[in-house]
Amino acid sequence: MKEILRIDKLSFSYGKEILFKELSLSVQEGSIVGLLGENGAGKTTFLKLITGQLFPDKGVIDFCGYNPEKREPDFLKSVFYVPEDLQVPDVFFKEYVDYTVPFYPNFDSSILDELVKEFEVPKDSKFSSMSMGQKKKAVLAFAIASGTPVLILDEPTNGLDIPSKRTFRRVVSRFAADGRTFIISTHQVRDMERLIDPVVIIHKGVVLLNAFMDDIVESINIRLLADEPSGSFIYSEKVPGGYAVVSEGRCVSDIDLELLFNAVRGNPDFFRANLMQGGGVL
Ligand SMILES: Nc1ncnc2c1ncn2[C@@H]1O[C@H](COP(=O)(O)OP(=O)(O)OP(=O)(O)O)[C@@H](O)[C@H]1O
Repeated sequence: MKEILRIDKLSFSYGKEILFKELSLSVQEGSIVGLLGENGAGKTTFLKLITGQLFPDKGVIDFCGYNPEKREPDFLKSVFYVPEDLQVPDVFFKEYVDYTVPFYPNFDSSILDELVKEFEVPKDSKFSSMSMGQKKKAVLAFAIASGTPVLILDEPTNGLDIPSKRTFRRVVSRFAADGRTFIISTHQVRDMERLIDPVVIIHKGVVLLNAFMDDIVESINIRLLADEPSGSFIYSEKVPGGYAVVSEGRCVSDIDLELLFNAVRGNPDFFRANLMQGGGVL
């Protein structure tokens, strides 16, 4: 697999607030990266840095072979960014498509028609008469139809109803299988289960985890115990009915992303020592 994004020792501050300290990360083409982190961990800032909307203080970002800071036209044609706080002009969806298409040489109108149907976008409406969820689905459909090799989605499932979340998962899996790369920042981990791979967790300015699901499944076991665990384990937390316990081993069930996140936060040393290499952290 080809590396599509390489970040080497990225540092960034907002004034005196240091957000990233020599953060390094590598992403392979065709991945659906799930970027997780607490409120204020810097996920949106990270997405703005890799799309060239903010500039690093130090370090190197190589994205699709470009330095995002330079905002070269060929780079801008390669990456579609859908921000959490969507700002769309008050025009009909069709007008938005007509204005925006010229920036994307690989735009495919048949994919847009298909996704507009799948997401049930009211395509003959003005954005101002769409709900937040409908606007989001309209822009997501356009983003995928744009044909950019990379899609950056900040909290894409916020505001989507339950059937649309399912459609979102199906659509993202399908286009990632065709080699598109998705970088998705989210708190909605339930929406992302069995979709994101690798899982990247940022915390206090560094990457705590960058690991593929296969490697996670091979490294940790998750059990529910009635009583508080004793002996050796990586992490445990009280849950209804007992304790969820993460220990070394092989997982036979699906990975609970919320529990994984808590376990990584609770015992970062284990994950750093055992799982970072699988995700290709530099
Ligand atoms: N333009 C800005 N100027 C100064 N500080 C900022 C600016 N934007 C964000 N910050 C600060 O940087 C930190 C990271 O913000 P960011 O929005 O990147 O985090 P996040 O992980 O996306 O958070 P959330 O999960 O709440 O959306 C926060 O402490 C925030 O207050």
